[in-house]
Amino acid sequence: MTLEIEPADAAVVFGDRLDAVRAFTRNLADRGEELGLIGPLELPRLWSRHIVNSGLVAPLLRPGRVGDVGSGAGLPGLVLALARPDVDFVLIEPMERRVAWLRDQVSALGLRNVEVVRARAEESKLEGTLDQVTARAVSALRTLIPVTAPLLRDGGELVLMKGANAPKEIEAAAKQIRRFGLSDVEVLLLGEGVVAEPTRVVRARRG
Ligand SMILES: C[S@@+](CC[C@H](N)C(=O)[O-])C[C@H]1O[C@@H](n2cnc3c(N)ncnc32)[C@H](O)[C@@H]1O
Repeated sequence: MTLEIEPADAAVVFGDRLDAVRAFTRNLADRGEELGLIGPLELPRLWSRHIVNSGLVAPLLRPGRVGDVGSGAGLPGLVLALARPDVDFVLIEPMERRVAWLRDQVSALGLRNVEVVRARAEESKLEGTLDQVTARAVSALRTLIPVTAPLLRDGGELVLMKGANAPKEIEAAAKQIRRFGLSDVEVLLLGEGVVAEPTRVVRARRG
């Protein structure tokens, strides 16, 4: 399998950060499969499905401290940290092998705005400290909210990447939305008409 040719929309999404994102994409393409970070079928769609798709969230972030829960190979956390050097990121990931990869990339890419915390979010001691929390492909909203919302300071925001099922997930999570005091819950479609794989995010405010 060969790496997908970089799509033209990558330049639209990443602007002057594209070179840095290219370096990470190349590293992930070179070592991701051997390290068990990406499956064998992902290389031909690495840019569209994973890298550009993750980058679509960048404009929603504000300067402050953003946590990415379950970063895995660095999606979306490392991509966003490359795209937004003005934002501080905490990547929260429990798996040793993935944490080693994330730390290695932070060092290899010279990222100064990223801390990697090896923990499950619930045990990360970050409760009430973060301005925004992202997550992608971690779990359904009704189980993701109890894991992510407690990390937010009052007034902080969840920005959770989801598929077409997002409205149904919100319905199924009504109890958790109330219990964790979330308001202004909305689904945003990002990148439609601009990129090959747009993404939906569920955005909600704590308090
Ligand atoms: C399917 S992977 C997705 C990784 C990446 N976000 C992506 O989009 O490719 C889910 C990741 O979430 C992590 N994870 C699962 N439960 C977690 C929790 N409670 N706190 C932090 N990370 C968690 C797993 O270790 C795994 O790396």
